[in-house]
Amino acid sequence: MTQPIISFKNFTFKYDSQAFPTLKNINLDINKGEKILIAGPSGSGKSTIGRCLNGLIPNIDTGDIEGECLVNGKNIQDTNLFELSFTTSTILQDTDSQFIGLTVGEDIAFALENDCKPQNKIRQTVHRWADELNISHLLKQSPQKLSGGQKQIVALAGVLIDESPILLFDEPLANLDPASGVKTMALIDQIQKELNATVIIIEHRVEEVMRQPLDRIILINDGEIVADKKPNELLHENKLEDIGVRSPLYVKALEKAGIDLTSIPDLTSVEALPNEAEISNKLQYWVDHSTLEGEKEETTPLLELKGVGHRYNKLQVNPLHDVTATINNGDFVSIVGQNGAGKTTLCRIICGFVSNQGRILFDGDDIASPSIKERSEKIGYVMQDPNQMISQKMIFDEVALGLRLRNYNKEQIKEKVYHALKICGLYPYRNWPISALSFGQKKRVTIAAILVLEPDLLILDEPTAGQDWKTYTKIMSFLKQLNEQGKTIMIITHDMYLMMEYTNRSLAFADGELIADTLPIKLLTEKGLIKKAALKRTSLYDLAKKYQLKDPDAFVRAYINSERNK
Ligand SMILES: Nc1ncnc2c1ncn2[C@@H]1O[C@H](COP(=O)(O)OP(=O)(O)OP(=O)(O)O)[C@@H](O)[C@H]1O
Ligand SMILES: Nc1ncnc2c1ncn2[C@@H]1O[C@H](COP(=O)(O)OP(=O)(O)OP(=O)(O)O)[C@@H](O)[C@H]1O
Repeated sequence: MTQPIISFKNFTFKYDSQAFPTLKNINLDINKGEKILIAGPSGSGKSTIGRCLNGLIPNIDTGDIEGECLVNGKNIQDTNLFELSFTTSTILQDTDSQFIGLTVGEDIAFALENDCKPQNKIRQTVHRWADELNISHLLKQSPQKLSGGQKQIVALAGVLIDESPILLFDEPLANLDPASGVKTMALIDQIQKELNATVIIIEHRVEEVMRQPLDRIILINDGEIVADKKPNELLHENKLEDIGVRSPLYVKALEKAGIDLTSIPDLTSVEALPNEAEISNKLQYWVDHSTLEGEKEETTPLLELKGVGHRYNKLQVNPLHDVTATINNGDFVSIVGQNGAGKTTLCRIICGFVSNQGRILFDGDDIASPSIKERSEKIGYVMQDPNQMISQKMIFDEVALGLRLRNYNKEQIKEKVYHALKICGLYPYRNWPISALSFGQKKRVTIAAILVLEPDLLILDEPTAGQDWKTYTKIMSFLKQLNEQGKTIMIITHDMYLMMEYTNRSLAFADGELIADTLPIKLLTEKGLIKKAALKRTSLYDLAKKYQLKDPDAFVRAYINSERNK
């Protein structure tokens, strides 16, 4: 038998700043050429496992180790970061901390320069990958100035190019538009086959990762391995959601329609499901007996955008321009579309962080005159990258900051902060320093810090990216509740299901333009729009098509309705 390329034996790890171990008695062997998904709730220790593989533990993140972890035959306690960099290539969850080059091109080339490859070979390889990933036009740009999704793709290029035996992807899909997500998974698969690399993917979006074959899924909960199984086996057990991991939508739909999952041999994709009339009949029966909700009525305008746009610099290709739309009081609007299309820029304009070529009215008044601080009383903005928002050391202080600036008294502050922390699942950590939180947990701190201020208009830039299923549901239910109480919410998201279940209207962007302002479900009925805005239909639609249901959109709406009314 061949030696596993990664081997954890009775491995326990405690960060120096923690009282208890984060990883507990991990026993895990991964063979050369395997493709593994690590999933589990936020804060369960997934990234910590990743940090052992790339040497950040114990070289940078120090702590106590019991047992052993061997990577490519070497004990991580006896290996330095530089040595491990030839074995493990990593895309970090926090891509900002990963960029080294002054330009995107330099950054992608870095790994090859490190390996002392000749210049012309480096240039050729960089261009090949930039072409493949549609980022050639960004090669001369500074990585810091890219959109969230563009950063993710550049980081991905850096890993794919590296040809290391172990490729580690920590939430590679978190900021990608749906079409890029599909493409990324296919590319990872292709690279793995070309290089016979060992691929480890840490992701909350299990369904998306499963679009390509996987050897095993490892589920982590509270620092322990709770399952190590083939995807099909795990789906048949149907216990993913018990530990806060979202099950594929099509599997949940089959269940809702009363179909016995154990009777289906292969659950790993819609294509693999059997072509049986009985399944089709049960699904159709289920739609026919579902009620469909009506559309939300229009109310008075809250935010009127008139010819809004911004150009960062003269070289910018397709800057955001001429956005005209009206957001009404009580709307729950999703802002969707291609990476780099200008979604975040729109929100920055609304908040007054960058200049505007057009006009914006808020409640009928031009918002050009009030200061950013005055605007922030009415408009709350949760940014995409939590590290750009956090200014305090302790969690409580970060969430309390806005209330303190607004002169609330101590008791009121405590009550409001605790309430917001509970909603965001952070109450147990209320006295912790922010530095000891996982990325997903940090993101929730920034959401809590805005929720606590109860603004009239709440703008959230991908609040659920990188969140586990339980937290996702908690955050979204709370936003829904706020919306039902009359708050207007705008949410940037790449999650097509979120868009359909929670929002009543969608603005779709591509290449700096607003290309659609419509009902979420309608957005996904037009092929042209889907392609242009880099969207994707959910697997619910694919399921309805496969079983030739009369009206696939009605099936999707019926599913969403049943979830809304749960
Ligand atoms: N640098 C650190 N110092 C101290 N403790 C840490 C550090 N990083 C993580 N932890 C602890 O380890 C736990 C697990 O963190 P990890 O980043 O491995 O979680 P995760 O499963 O990847 O979560 P997420 O899905 O939210 O990214 C955290 O809740 C925290 O208690
Ligand atoms: N500070 C900046 N300087 C120069 N160009 C920038 C800056 N910030 C963003 N851009 C560019 O503006 C365009 C729009 O970026 P924006 O962040 O608004 O996109 P987005 O639609 O939110 O993308 P994503 O879905 O990837 O988050 C991108 O091409 C990006 O490279």
